[in-house]
Amino acid sequence: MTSALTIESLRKTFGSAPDIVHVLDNADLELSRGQSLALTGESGSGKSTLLHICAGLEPFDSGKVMLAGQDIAQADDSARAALRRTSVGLIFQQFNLVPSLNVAANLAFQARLAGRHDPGFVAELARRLGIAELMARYPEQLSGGQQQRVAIGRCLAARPRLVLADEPTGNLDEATGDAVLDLMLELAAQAGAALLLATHSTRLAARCNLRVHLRAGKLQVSA
Ligand SMILES: Nc1ncnc2c1ncn2[C@@H]1O[C@H](COP(=O)(O)OP(=O)(O)OP(=O)(O)O)[C@@H](O)[C@H]1O
Repeated sequence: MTSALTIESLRKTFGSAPDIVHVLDNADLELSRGQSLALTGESGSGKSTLLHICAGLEPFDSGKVMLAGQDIAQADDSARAALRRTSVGLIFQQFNLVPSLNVAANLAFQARLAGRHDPGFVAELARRLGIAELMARYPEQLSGGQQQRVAIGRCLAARPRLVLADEPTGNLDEATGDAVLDLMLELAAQAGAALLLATHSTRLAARCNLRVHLRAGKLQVSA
């Protein structure tokens, strides 16, 4: 299987002695295209930090991170930006919708940047996410859960090879969250994309192909 993400001996610390925090300590991970992986760990264990590193948004101390076959430490700022634009989809806890654009334009935003905008696909995504009626609204006119679904739609519309999602259904009720995760898993599988999902929910984690737990800086495969 083709690797979507490879992490080798990754180390990341915050602060300096004597208050140094070892967030990642020789962490290893391999995620292939078409696989979904749930990342669990206590609050403050480093899940968001790991996702930010994988997205090329956060520097790390040592080790190797390969994204879509490219070593992100070797990539300059513009190469990292190009990777984020075309190969990686981010769904973060802050939804980062563009406030001056309506839902339709927000949904198309990432796909246009990636050169993969398909209005029919966006309409289908909006329907499946239950936001088709909201296309003319602006982000400030949406609830938290509606904003979250727009952020998910915006990411999936661009058909990235790797989706990095931080608690992507955290603002949704259980039934909506399950439906949205099913959609993410289905689309990722169809597109041969990989999905890395940080979550506190063992129920959501159980729906992924693989599970790893982050504890004391190490990634441990769990059942
Ligand atoms: N910029 C920073 N400077 C110093 N420490 C930081 C910084 N960012 C994160 N940390 C620390 O790194 C650790 C990991 O934080 P991170 O946000 O990655 O955890 P998390 O597992 O995503 O937590 P949660 O589940 O609560 O979202 C925490 O102890 C946090 O306080």
